[in-house]
Amino acid sequence: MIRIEHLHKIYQVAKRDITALTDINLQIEAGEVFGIIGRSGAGKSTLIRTLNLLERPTSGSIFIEDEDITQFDSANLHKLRQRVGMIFQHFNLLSAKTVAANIDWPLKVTGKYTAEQRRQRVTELLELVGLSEHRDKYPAQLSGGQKQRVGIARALANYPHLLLCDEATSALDPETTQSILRLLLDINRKLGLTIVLITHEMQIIRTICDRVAVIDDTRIVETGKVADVFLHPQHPVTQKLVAESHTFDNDANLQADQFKGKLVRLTFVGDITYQPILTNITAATQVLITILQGTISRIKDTPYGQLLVELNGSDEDIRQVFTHFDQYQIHHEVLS
Ligand SMILES: Nc1ncnc2c1ncn2[C@@H]1O[C@H](COP(=O)(O)OP(=O)(O)OP(=O)(O)O)[C@@H](O)[C@H]1O
Repeated sequence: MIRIEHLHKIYQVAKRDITALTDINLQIEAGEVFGIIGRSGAGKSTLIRTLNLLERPTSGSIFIEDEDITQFDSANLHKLRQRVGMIFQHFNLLSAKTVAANIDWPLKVTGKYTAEQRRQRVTELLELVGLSEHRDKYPAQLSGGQKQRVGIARALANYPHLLLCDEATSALDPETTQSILRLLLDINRKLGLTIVLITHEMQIIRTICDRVAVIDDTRIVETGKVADVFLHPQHPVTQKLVAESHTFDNDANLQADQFKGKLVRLTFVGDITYQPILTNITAATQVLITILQGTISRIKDTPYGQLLVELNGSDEDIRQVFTHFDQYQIHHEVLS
């Protein structure tokens, strides 16, 4: 769907060069929800804005459905903007227009539809985003979540193949964020729409993305399936972003010398999460397993668990426990 090759972006401000993107290479598949995460100033906004040429790259190529958009003239650019919808952190709605008129606007601009066709499409979109009762209100009369729903409906008006989300939930409270993320996921599944989003929060990546790229200091430092990146982060920046997103205190708060046994971090993914594996292993080996910290949650639809446990038993029995972990495909890391 999207192939980004050797993309660079340098801004020039008062004859000074500011590098925003360095040699970005990414491939995003049709129908996936792809997240780009990084700290402030890493280059996220610049990167997502190059995908519809709101920002022109300095060099490199961006292929969308096999066409290099960086070579587009203004007629092609106009068509590109219809194929690629975008939603924004601060919604960017037209305050003097009603909800229906905001959604109608991109349809009107194409000049392709009759008034009746546009009216029907707006009704359909209002239904999709759950705002049918609010069609005649003005943006100022809506909550933040409702405003973003209008933004989503407007972005979908021209049947885009790709939806870009620029920190789309960072102005919203946690509950509204969840409802907008559910809506995006629903749209991704119902319409088969490819979604690319940028965020600084790992929670958002974990909730809706299939794959993720981590950007730091203008470069992509890690890319992979969300479960792999989240559960086994490789780059120090990724490790920090993941650690910050955990709801429990960090392992550092536990002193290894407080415990007589072996401290082991367990990571498991899939159906095994809800099975009594530790009970079975204790029964089979006589090793006492104490849970010291842990999370059982989901990465998108996949259950996973991360536990910090203490193992008490003979060396031979503990070796057997590790064999069981291997058999159950439980990743284990001995901390002491
Ligand atoms: N229009 C611009 N002119 C000059 N420099 C810019 C411009 N936009 C961004 N930059 C610079 O490019 C770099 C990357 O900025 P960018 O906004 O892409 O990062 P970001 O990861 O989206 O940050 P944030 O999360 O704070 O929005 C920063 O050094 C920023 O100061």
